[in-house]
Amino acid sequence: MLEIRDVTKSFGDVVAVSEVSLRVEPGQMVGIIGRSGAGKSTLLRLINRLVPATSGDIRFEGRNVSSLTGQDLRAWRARCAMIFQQFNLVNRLDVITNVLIGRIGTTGALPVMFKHFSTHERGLAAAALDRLDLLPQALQRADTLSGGQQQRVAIARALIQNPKLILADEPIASLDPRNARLVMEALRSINKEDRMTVICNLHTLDAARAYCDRIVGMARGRVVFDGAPGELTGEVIQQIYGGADEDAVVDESLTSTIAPRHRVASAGDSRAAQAAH
Ligand SMILES: Nc1ncnc2c1ncn2[C@@H]1O[C@H](COP(=O)(O)OP(=O)(O)OP(=O)(O)O)[C@@H](O)[C@H]1O
Repeated sequence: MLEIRDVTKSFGDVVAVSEVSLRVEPGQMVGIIGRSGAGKSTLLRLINRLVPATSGDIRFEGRNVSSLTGQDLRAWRARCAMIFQQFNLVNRLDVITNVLIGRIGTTGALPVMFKHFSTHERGLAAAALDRLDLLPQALQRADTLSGGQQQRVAIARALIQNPKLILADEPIASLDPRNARLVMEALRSINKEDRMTVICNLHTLDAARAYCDRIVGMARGRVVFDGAPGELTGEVIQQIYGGADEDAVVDESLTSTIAPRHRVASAGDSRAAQAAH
């Protein structure tokens, strides 16, 4: 179990995350929603220790990860794999080498730099790609893939880290509806089949509702909602997205740019997102 206890993170005068406490049971799929600046990314970065907490602590399976250093910290980061909005692949490398980069936390940087991977590791990478329907693209350069395919490569890279949890920071924000659906379905099936804990920042209510068992709403660094998708009433949504601006009117259409299960998706790939990348 992941336990976040009274965690605060300040950047100078800005309190990005304020006294947040959450318990996440193994195998949950949690969607974190909130306005821009609500503290969602900072919360994920606190969990895998990309940033240190100002106060409070984070425990995983009873162990305080807030105080880890050196090899223990590197091992923890490998156990909680991050997926980012912009995929973070090495464009000039082929797809399978990008996936094998996920081994860096286990093998260290040298084998990765010199592409010295064992047959076993190549097998793991191929299996991860196959699972994400990307085996035929294994030898293509990463930058020849669509945005959605690149994000699935990033998920394959996360899988071969052998993680205990996956932290996904706006994984579908750059994708068109079809690719967004494929990426969320991939995360959901890993969550269900492997009982992998997935914590996912999402900018659309529909995606959070469609794919997550539990939704955490953040506003101004604090958790203002924590419950099942069905409990997200209009009032709660206003509380999450209304924010500091008293006049803010929450137009759900603005926060629901995809409707994964109900809308006929366009077939185009996310070239625009790739170009921006
Ligand atoms: N490294 C940093 N230095 C200074 N301030 C930061 C830093 N990281 C985040 N912040 C601030 O902390 C607050 C929360 O930011 P955060 O990125 O966590 O929000 P968010 O909910 O993920 O927003 P978005 O959806 O736009 O990514 C913001 O006010 C942001 O400007």
